[in-house]
Amino acid sequence: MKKAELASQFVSQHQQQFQCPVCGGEIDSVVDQTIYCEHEHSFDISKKGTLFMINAPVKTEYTDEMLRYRQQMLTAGFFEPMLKAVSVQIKHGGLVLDAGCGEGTTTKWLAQQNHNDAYVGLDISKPAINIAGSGAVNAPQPLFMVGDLAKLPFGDQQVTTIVNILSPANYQEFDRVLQPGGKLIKVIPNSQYLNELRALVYPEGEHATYDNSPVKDHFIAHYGNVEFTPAHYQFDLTPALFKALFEMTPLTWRAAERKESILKQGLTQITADFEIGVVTK
Ligand SMILES: C[S@@+](CC[C@H](N)C(=O)[O-])C[C@H]1O[C@@H](n2cnc3c(N)ncnc32)[C@H](O)[C@@H]1O
Ligand SMILES: [Zn+2]
Repeated sequence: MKKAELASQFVSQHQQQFQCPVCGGEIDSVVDQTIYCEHEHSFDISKKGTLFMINAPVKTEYTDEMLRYRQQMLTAGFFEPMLKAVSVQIKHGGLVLDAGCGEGTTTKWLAQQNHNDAYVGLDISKPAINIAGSGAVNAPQPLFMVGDLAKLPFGDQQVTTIVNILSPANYQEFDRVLQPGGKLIKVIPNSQYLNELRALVYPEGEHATYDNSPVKDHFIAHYGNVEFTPAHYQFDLTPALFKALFEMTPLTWRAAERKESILKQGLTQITADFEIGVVTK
């Protein structure tokens, strides 16, 4: 089956769980590759099987080029140990939303581990969702959509698990769409995340570590009881992967004029350091 047909089938099967991002109305029908809400707002499924479920496009700091380098780094397995720890937390048998999925490697990886769940990857960046929808389809195909996590195209209490990896969150909206007993799994970078790269970019030592406390404090302030698990490991780099790492993050922008010498210097390993916070609604 073609990607667009798979996506159309996905929406039909989960029609009751979606809602119109324009008016909040129910999804009324899926005809061929177009979705209609009860108030006649319509959304076309692209050839890649992606959806545009947002009022107006939003430009983000991630360029197409950065997203492709990020995809290279992630498909090489940079996030895999962290994703394994996320995967074991997923509540099965329902809809899993990867909120702020970027170029989609995380959503695809999680879907591969859990064939009985339905995966939706949502990101506000159109170039990111374009990349997510490209390439070979490995069943089960996640549904990728351009959308705003502050106005999710899901009805109340329709999502079983929300995964939120290194992305902004909207806890009111997450609470609205999560089923009772549903889970929110939020991955926050910890202080040593990319520290070898930080040391190269900030040779004076400023910002050599990352302070995650504002994000973590906001998370805890909303939910109170959050269970955190650390994921800390080293990932081996080839010169090509080091270049991908350098190019995928806005962190290195301030060292743009030293780029060539930093690339020459290189790194053979990079630290991944995350905290995985889990909340059950
Ligand atoms: C650091 S990236 C992480 C992407 C992916 N989860 C990963 O780990 O590779 C943050 C992502 O959040 C997305 N984002 C920012 N604001 C958003 C919003 N309001 N709704 C949906 N996505 C958003 C950005 O477009 C970007 O892709
Ligand atoms: Zn509508």
